[in-house]
Amino acid sequence: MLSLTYSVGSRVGYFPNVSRNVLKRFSSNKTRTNLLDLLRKRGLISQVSAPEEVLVSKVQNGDKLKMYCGVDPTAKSIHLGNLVPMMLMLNFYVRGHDIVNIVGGATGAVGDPSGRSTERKTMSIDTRLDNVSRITTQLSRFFQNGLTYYENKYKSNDDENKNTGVYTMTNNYNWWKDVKMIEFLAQYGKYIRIQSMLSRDSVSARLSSQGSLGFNEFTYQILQAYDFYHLYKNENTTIQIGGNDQWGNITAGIDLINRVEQNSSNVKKNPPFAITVPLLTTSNGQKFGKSAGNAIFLDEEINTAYDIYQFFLNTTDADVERFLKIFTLMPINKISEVVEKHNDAPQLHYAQSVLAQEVTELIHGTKKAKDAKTISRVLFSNSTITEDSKELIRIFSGARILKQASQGSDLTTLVSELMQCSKAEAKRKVVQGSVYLGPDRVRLEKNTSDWIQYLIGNEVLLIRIGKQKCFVVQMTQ
Ligand SMILES: Nc1ncnc2c1ncn2[C@@H]1O[C@H](COP(=O)(O)OP(=O)(O)OP(=O)(O)O)[C@@H](O)[C@H]1O
Ligand SMILES: N[C@@H](Cc1ccc(O)cc1)C(=O)O
Repeated sequence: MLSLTYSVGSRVGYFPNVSRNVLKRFSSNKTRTNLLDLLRKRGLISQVSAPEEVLVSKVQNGDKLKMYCGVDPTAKSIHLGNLVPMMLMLNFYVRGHDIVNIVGGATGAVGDPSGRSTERKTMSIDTRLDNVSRITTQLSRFFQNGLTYYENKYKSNDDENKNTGVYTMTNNYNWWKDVKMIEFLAQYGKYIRIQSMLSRDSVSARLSSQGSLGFNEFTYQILQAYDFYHLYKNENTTIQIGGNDQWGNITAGIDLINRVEQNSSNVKKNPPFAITVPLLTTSNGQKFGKSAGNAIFLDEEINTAYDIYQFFLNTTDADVERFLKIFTLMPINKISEVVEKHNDAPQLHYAQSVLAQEVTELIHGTKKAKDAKTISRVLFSNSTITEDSKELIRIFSGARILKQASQGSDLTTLVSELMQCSKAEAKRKVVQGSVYLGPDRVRLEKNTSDWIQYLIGNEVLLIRIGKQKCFVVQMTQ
């Protein structure tokens, strides 16, 4: 098994030998903002388990909290839906709280039935291990970039947040590999109640529908419950975060902790909590994610920084303010200013361009966000192109949208290749005057193979075809 303790930068570590149940306080006694209220206003909180007032008072007291969120290695990459709970964690992290990610090397082998009407297909061990390693890297990078984005853009405005949180990445296989079945059942079995297991939505929904449920998926909630218990007991992790579909699994953990620890004074002082985020859905109400097949992934081998930029640039006016609150760390008062400016001229999509820029920067860093903005300007605006050919080739090939053609071919052939249409159709487009060439967007009405006058740096051709399509083509000799 891979060693799955992943370290990036000074704030990311493996589980240190923390002294058990010592609550650290990182602020003076002054009254702090109720972070939970703020996060609710950002649309990042759906449910908080009782007693919420205890959690609120800890936050307002300035207690340092420690929370975790798990992801199963069911795909090569995490996606924008998974980022919703991670954004909740990032909001805590940048304010100095400690956060933990679990990649489910053990749970991923069993399969979570939550929110699914059918059984999961079995995955090969090699694929699962590869997914574990990729997701480990993606999550660690996300929190590292997220912290940099916050520190560069917003930290100085926020004088309550002077503290540093610790980020920990781990794999639940690390503890499950040593758990022995007989010992586990003897020690914990009596605390796990069958009635509660049967009543969880993930189980009852499957039992009352046609879809069958294997013993593996039925017992999944025990694994996640024990993870929470393990982190609570050994690492002082008192909060578990997840999407709303995880409520049953998370509260299974709270039940287990409360039963096993019923005689401990610590559980009264530091009770375990669940916080869930709303599930991000598409306009037709489907959960945004892998199963629905509409995911945008963080792995650049699947979706580039420019894909993410484009996705957010296409956000509807109805969603843009909500997404600014969920997917960025821009303060709410600044978001209101952006929305106000946007509403003066919605056709300019100002709020969408701010959103696209912010999220791309948060996920992929300043340079890639700047490149994505350049691509968008080159392709969709009529402003002068100041980049030289080398820069255009670098940026467009990085986004995997640089086209190649030979300077020996003619315009009709090029249009037919780019538009994947017949030569007759391409010819029609040319003679109708729907093709524009070069940085000055010169309109052509006849075929040509005389490219030189239109090329940037003798090698890059900008070609616009109709209103929607624009390409950057590297013209080889
Ligand atoms: N659309 C979404 N909105 C909010 N949270 C989400 C969304 N999709 C996934 N999550 C959350 O991300 C975390 C990890 O999810 P998980 O690994 O199960 O991915 P998934 O896309 O839900 O997978 P699958 O589609 O295979 O069920 C969970 O807490 C889950 O609730
Ligand atoms: N069950 C979670 C992943 C997870 C795995 C282990 C945990 O301890 C917590 C969460 C999901 O499928 O999204």
